[in-house]
Amino acid sequence: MKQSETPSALTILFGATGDLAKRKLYPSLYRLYRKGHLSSGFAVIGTARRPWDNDVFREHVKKSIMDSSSIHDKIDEFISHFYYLPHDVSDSDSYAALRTLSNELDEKYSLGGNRLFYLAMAPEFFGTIADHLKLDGLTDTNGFGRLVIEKPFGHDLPSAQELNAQIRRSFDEKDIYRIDHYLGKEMVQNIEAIRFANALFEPLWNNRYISNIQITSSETLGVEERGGYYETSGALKDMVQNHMLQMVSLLAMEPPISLQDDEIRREKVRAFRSMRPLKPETVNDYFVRGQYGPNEDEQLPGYREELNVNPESNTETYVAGKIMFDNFRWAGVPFYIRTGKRMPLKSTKIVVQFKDIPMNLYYRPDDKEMEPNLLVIHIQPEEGITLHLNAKRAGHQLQTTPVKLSYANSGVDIMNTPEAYEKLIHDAMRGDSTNFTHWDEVSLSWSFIDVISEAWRNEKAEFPNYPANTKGPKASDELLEQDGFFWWPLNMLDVDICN
Ligand SMILES: NC(=O)C1=CN([C@@H]2O[C@H](COP(=O)(O)OP(=O)(O)OC[C@H]3O[C@@H](n4cnc5c(N)ncnc54)[C@H](OP(=O)(O)O)[C@@H]3O)[C@@H](O)[C@H]2O)C=CC1
Ligand SMILES: O=C1O[C@H](COP(=O)(O)O)[C@@H](O)[C@H](O)[C@H]1O
Repeated sequence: MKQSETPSALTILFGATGDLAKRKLYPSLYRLYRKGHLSSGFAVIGTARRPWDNDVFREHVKKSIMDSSSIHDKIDEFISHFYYLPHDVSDSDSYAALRTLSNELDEKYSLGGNRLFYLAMAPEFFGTIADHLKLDGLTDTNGFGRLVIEKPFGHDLPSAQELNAQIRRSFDEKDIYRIDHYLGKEMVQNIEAIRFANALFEPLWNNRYISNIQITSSETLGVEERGGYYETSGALKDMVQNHMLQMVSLLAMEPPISLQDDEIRREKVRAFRSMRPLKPETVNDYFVRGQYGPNEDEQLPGYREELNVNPESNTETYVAGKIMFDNFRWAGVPFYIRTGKRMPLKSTKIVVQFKDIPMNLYYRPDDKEMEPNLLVIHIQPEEGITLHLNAKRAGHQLQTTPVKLSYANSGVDIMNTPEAYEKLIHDAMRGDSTNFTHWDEVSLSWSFIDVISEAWRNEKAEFPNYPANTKGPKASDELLEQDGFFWWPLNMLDVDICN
């Protein structure tokens, strides 16, 4: 199948009236349609409890697209493929109506029985829906039946195992597409290309040449109206268990023998397996946490004042950690991660810091030490790569000056860069599961995280410990200082955009 060719399919979207569908899924489907990446044989059934009809639903889809983009060509043609069925997922009777409508649309659009079941709903419904899809014959067609599920996949290892067992009653692992939207981001997908398509990097990608790797994902927003969910999650489960560990595994894995999904997955799983497990008594040596307090100057509330948050909440909104790999490639190289809400900057970056050269022949005019070489991967909002080098200072024989070699997606490229969800939906339709998380990765990442969350649950934190709109708790800096490193300031690392 060509890269952009997508088989005809029916998408059945559970949670069609929800926030994710409105903000991400409809605009992504529309972009795929406009780019010609959706087969003309496509139809979408949206379901939720609200008593909408096709017209109300189509207007809702249209509005979500109008709100997200200024380009609206063929929008009426696009929304004519959308159908709505009021449906309570816990009511067994309403699956029959869903099956009837699915079969009708299958015939009307010649969809060949291909079905994508997209669960954009709270995870407690996943098991029930998966059971019904099978028992009520919705998966019983001649085409493919794929289940796309949103995070969170459980809240610890036992709950993830239970959820997995539930959905595996109805779907094979190969038909389960667990979304981690960071894996749909252009520059996260670029990690493999940077490593495996450049003679320059792979020979240096080990503990002989790299001193440490830093991954930061900072957000300016607070918890917004998601306090209820966030109270049960915190930054550790919301960001570290999935997005941050996924980026770590892509950076740490061995080269796969091909870019086939199974081969990449095998190497990622091996990377997860070689992460040094923590013990309850060592957790605080490796991981630190924070919670934002109010910032009166900027009139920003503290986390404990947010909607649906316990005024004495012990939930962390910031995590920094050090991950060690006990394998030949990475022994001794810390992978530092940090993520937090209400930081001064919205930014996700990876900094690969190389070791110093063995002997210094040059000096800097200000007597500062020469800076180490850095490879910076800009994930968002800018997308690009910067290599920080030292070059001779013009006119000075022995002096160096830091220089940057930057590649940034230009304005046109950025406009054409597919949204993470757009790519992932397209992949799921084409049956490419490379950028989805396999069960083994999910279970290994929960095993790692559970020790930390258990230790933190048993120990009350001194919260709040950073004011909103500041760079996080002091303990985060100390985590690196004790190893002789520091967090590279994100604003110093900006990519130079060249058009
Ligand atoms: N929003 C986001 O940015 C992100 C969300 N996610 C995940 O996506 C999933 C959906 O999130 P989000 O869209 O924000 O959630 P919302 O609460 O906005 O939407 C939930 C949806 O489920 C429907 N629903 C609830 N109960 C039932 C029921 N018994 N039967 C049928 N439909 C029901 C609701 O519709 P109605 O009330 O009409 O029944 C609504 O359409 C969650 O797993 C979340 O963790 C993941 C990443 C980001
Ligand atoms: O999954 C999540 O991710 C977002 C951050 O995503 P980004 O693409 O904007 O970096 C985070 O805000 C949210 O809490 C979390 O659930």
